[in-house]
Amino acid sequence: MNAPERIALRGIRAAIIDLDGTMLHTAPDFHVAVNRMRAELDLAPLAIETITNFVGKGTENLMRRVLAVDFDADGVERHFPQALESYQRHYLAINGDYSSVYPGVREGLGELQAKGVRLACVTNKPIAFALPLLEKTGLRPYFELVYGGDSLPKKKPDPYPFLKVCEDFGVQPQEAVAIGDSSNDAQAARAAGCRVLNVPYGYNHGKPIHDVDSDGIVSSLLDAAHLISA
Ligand SMILES: O=C(O)COP(=O)(O)O
Ligand SMILES: [Mg+2]
Repeated sequence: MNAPERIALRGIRAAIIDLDGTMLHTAPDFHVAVNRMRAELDLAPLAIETITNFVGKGTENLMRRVLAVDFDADGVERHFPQALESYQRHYLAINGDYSSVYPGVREGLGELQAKGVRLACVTNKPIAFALPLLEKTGLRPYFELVYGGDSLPKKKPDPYPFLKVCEDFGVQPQEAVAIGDSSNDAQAARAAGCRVLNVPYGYNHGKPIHDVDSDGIVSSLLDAAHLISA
């Protein structure tokens, strides 16, 4: 189903915002850390586009995808522990150094706050990567709650993290809107019964965002904030 271009969302009390590809252009960080890990394992560097298409389903999935370029399923599992350890070390060392905040993010978060909408960040990025990055970019103070991909028993596209935010905030799922760059965010939102808006500039697993079932595509978080009201 094609997503409609514009829709006003009323009766919204909470917004659940994705991190990678929605608030921050982190692909260059992934590119550097993955290729430093690959160099340690004597593997050739990968193009940023290849790595970007693997982002969004957490670190373990990313490691398996970048190892599967060179190895069969058994080889992937054999190299997985070393790759994960190396990648985590390199990612933490450069976390945020090559990233940038997308246009309209701070303004959009500010406007949502001013409208009385409560804010949570739900990312599949490990919490140990997500928190320092939110601090470094100055985005942490906007959020009452931050859940990483390893904070809860299940991660997106499972609806559990969004249902947990709704419970924490004491709001009904239909009073919450998720804003994200991928089908992961939209699927989790639909399954939770939340509303969902997609941004078109992030990382949707190499697929067109217009094919994702959502309540609309917004050009920025500021554009989303204009459409949302209590
Ligand atoms: O898989 C990741 O690390 C990125 O996930 P996010 O888009 O949910 O922030
Ligand atoms: Mg994302």
